[in-house]
Amino acid sequence: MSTGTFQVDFEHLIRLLAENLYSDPHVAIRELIQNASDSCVRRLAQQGVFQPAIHVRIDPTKRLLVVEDNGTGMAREDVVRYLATIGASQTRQVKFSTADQNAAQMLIGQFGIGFLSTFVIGHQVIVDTLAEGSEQAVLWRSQGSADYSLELGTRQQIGTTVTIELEPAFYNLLDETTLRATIIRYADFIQFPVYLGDDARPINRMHAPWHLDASEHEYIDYVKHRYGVVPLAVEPIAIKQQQAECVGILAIMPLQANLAIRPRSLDVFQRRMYVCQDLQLLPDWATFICGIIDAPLLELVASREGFMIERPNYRALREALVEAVRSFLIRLAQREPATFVQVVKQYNSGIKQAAVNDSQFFAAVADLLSFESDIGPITLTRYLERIPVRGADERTIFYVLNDLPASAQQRAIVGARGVPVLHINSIEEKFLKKYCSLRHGVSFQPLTAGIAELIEAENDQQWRKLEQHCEQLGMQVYAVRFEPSHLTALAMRSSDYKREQVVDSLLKGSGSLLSFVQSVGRNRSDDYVLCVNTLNPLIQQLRDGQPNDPTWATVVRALWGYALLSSGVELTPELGEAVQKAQTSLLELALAQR
Ligand SMILES: Nc1ncnc2c1ncn2[C@@H]1O[C@H](COP(=O)(O)OP(=O)(O)OP(=O)(O)O)[C@@H](O)[C@H]1O
Repeated sequence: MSTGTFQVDFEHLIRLLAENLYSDPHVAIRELIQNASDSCVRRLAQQGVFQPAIHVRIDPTKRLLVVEDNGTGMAREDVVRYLATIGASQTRQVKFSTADQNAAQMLIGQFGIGFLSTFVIGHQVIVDTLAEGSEQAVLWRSQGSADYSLELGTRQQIGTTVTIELEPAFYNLLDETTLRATIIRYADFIQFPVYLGDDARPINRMHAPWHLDASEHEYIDYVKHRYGVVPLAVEPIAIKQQQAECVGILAIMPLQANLAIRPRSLDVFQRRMYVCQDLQLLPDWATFICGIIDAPLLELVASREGFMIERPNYRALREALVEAVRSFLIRLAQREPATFVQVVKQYNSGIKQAAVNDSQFFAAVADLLSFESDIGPITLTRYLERIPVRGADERTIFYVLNDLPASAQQRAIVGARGVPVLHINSIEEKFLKKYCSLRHGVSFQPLTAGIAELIEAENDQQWRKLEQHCEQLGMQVYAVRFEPSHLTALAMRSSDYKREQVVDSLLKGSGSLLSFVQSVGRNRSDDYVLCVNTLNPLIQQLRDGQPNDPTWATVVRALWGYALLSSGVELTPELGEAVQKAQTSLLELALAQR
């Protein structure tokens, strides 16, 4: 037997790690500021009071990027043991061994690999560092190969200076605007001042609004500062449960801004350092909400560009956020109804979808949301107050879906009863379904089907004769009664029309039946029946007329054609021809009588 040792192509491995671990090369800036911040936290913990500061400088002529801190610095053995050992992290050690809970919570580093990212952007990295108690600074130099050099450093003050000789591909970091934006993106909330170049003022805010116990107004200001748009509403959140913890802010942005800010996006920080934009923590239905949070318990992937989403902490936070979003919306609806109405105006479907998905939210807002209708926007409560109650305390909400054409006659019939028709989309139809399932005696019907509830079968026997005469002409005609009386007739698909059912439904006052006119206006069919309105004087004349008179047959046929056309039925060629014949005969008749 023989044993062996892995051989490592170190340089290749480093490049591989550096280039494949990080999707965004700019994270090197984040890692350097994070290391600087961690070393300041450690120094604060060790030494108590001092003025931590982080400086970022560029030297465009020499193509250098420099990050400097006045934290702990590193002694020679620290450089070897931690900086130059991939996977070793003094920060991690301190985090888990210190009695200073404050410091432990502020330390960010843990994996011991972040420094590798400097080799994504630079071909040579130089670290000049002086530790407390060391007499001489140490200078470490590496080109990302297996070898590095150590020599005497030049630093006089405690702390560390990291200098990166940039690769040409990253010369854009020498542009101050890009660099500034990158630093602010990641390190805006880092609690120590970060200075760019010779600026006297730090470029980071150092604190998020939630660190400052900010007022609602200040939260709004912050969101405006971050996204450049004033939010419609904001809600500070603070979740502290066993597995789920976060502080931050939820916001509803105006619709036009929501196009730029991705729906359901959460900018997630951890220990004040920006990690990523998460699109899964907020509930699926909260498409009109975004937010910014700091979530200390989420487990990071090694590149720090995202979280382990299968871990219990992630799931727990997601659940806690459902509750937070729900409370936000309920509070908004209750305390700021005017703002809520604004939000609903802009995110009508989103809010209704949210209500369909979340029963508690639904219960809180169901009576506040309005729907488009013939008479303008109306809430369901107002709608129900307006419409007639049928037997057994039952009421029906009529609607047309996606403005599918309901016939003029159908609209006139509901209009005559003073029943408005809602114009809804498919999400609103689901909302209505939920609404009706929770309210006793309330049902909903598409107008085409529900119209049957407003038609009464005519039981007077004298009308049966008219029906029989029409049958002899090859037409199925039923005598029914409906308002408005000026409407002469209504076409219905014969397979849908069942006299017993009409009668039945009227007797019981039930809304259960009757999909019978459902397809009028949508389907092709040459098999329609004519429902003539017995309240109409012309129809009454017809009843009393002479069926053997050719004029009588012509008028009935024309009536039938008129009813079909105004029902919106798509005519088959045969039907079209028949309708045209009927109209022509009527015209001939009219002209002949002049
Ligand atoms: N500016 C600095 N001042 C003092 N020590 C530093 C500095 N930069 C790096 N170090 C030391 O080098 C170690 C390794 O740094 P590196 O950035 O690779 O990992 P980390 O910050 O510990 O963890 P992570 O990979 O999670 O960022 C640190 O733990 C720290 O001990």
